[in-house]
Amino acid sequence: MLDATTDLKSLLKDPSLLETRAYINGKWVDGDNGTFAVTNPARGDVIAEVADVSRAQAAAAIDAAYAAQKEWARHTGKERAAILRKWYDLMMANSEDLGIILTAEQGKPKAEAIGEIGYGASFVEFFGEEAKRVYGETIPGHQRDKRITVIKQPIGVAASITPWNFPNAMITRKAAPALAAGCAFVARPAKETPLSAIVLAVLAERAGIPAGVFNVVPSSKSSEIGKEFCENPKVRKLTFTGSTEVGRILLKQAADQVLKCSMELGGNAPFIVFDDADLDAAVEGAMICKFRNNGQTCVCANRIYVQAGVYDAFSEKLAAAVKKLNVGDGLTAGVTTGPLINGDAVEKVKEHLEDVVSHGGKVLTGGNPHALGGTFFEPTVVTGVTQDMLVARDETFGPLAPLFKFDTVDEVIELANDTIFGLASYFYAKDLSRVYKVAEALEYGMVGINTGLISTELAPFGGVKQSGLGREGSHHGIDEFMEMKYLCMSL
Ligand SMILES: NC(=O)C1=CN([C@@H]2O[C@H](COP(=O)(O)OP(=O)(O)OC[C@H]3O[C@@H](n4cnc5c(N)ncnc54)[C@H](OP(=O)(O)O)[C@@H]3O)[C@@H](O)[C@H]2O)C=CC1
Ligand SMILES: O=C(O)[C@H](O)CS(=O)(=O)O
Repeated sequence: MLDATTDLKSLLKDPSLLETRAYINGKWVDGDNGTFAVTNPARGDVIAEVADVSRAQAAAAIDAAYAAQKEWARHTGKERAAILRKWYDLMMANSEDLGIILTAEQGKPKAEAIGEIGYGASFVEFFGEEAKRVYGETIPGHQRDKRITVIKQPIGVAASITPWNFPNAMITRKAAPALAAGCAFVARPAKETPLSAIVLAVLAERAGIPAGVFNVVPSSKSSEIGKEFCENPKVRKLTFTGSTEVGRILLKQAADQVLKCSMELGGNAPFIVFDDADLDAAVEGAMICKFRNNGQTCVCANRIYVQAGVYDAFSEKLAAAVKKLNVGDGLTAGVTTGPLINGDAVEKVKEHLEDVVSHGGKVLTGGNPHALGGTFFEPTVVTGVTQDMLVARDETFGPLAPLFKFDTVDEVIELANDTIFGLASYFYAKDLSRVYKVAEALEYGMVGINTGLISTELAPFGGVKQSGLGREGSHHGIDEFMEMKYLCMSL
């Protein structure tokens, strides 16, 4: 248990992993703006004071990345692969300590945090291998004396801004393809969860990633660092994961330089249960899809649509499963559901819940701040939810499962697509023609069919509409950090 009297280092097998300084050009440095506090969301205690980097220091990190990138790109893909493999091996060998650090600053249960370390490491493993497979092409010439060749080259310096909900994996999902491609990288983590980013730099240094290739600039002033990333001409790629609102700000700032951007933004996932679904499987899928990370993921089920014929049966089964969740401190064994990240997150859950109830919805289970107090909230299921309610439009990002009733396939497709977002979607059905019709009609970048968990390094993760630009993961992911060059040779 972590409390005001227990030092986080005392929980680690290797206390040297808990670093609080910034990592710039292979050196550990203090912040020009002093430090900012990192708190444990389960208890509110300050667990670390972290270097608060200035905009000038972020610019220095970009300079270091710019200088180091040329030599890093001269490494062969095979040489980069070997170094990335060492980084992967170190992440896996220290996964329990990295999980404890992650739980301490983000709150998710330790088992889930260690799972995130494995998920984050899988991107390093995968793209390390992809470094050896960046292929070009030759194209038959358009004239007898012409020869056409296409080559791919690293884009240069990549800068990343990432959220607090997956403080390890959201960085490696960007840094791994960037480094594999031959880019250099400057990471600015969320102020709530900088420790997980910094420890990645500790392990990068141990893995032999050269100075300047991977930099971490923690800061309490996200907008200042973001402006440096968008305005500094040495940055050739901005990769962001977070809300659509902030994504819009960054895209506007990036426009002046026509800066290449990848955006993994907000979601509003529909989870649809048809009357021919395996209800027990659908409940299992809804539980992982809705309550993973306490509902704080961009691909969580935000709206659960259940066909009328199975609505009551599914509602009862889901409520029974939700009652079994064990809410508590993520460092306590057996806990399945931790705290929300902060008070604002609690207020958003309450706002959506009160809106449902005030418009006639009914609470099946939960519905209150948890007896543990602080940012703990009871996992909640509500019925009688309709499309005009807040929860149908906005992402709750918390443990609220709203059940909507529908009658026909065409009706639920229209309801599911009635949003500005288009990240993840899910449905449970058996009829093959229905599966094809619904999968093709859903306006989303990703569709889970008879599963509530779709995230893997092997697949292209990303959204359409206002859920983002580009894809992360899969062999497509490395292209986000490459430029294609066309060579036309005259014989
Ligand atoms: N599509 C995806 O893969 C994902 C999407 N999301 C979405 O993000 C939201 C939850 O995450 P949350 O962290 O609250 O999202 P935010 O968009 O508020 O923050 C994301 C990151 O952006 C930083 N930031 C905020 N404002 C600015 C700015 N003006 N300039 C530069 N950087 C800025 C934040 O820094 P700081 O916090 O330090 O202020 C944080 O590091 C949800 O909408 C969720 O759906 C989250 C994860 C994955
Ligand atoms: O930040 C998120 O919500 C992640 O992208 C979700 S996942 O990749 O872990 O599914």
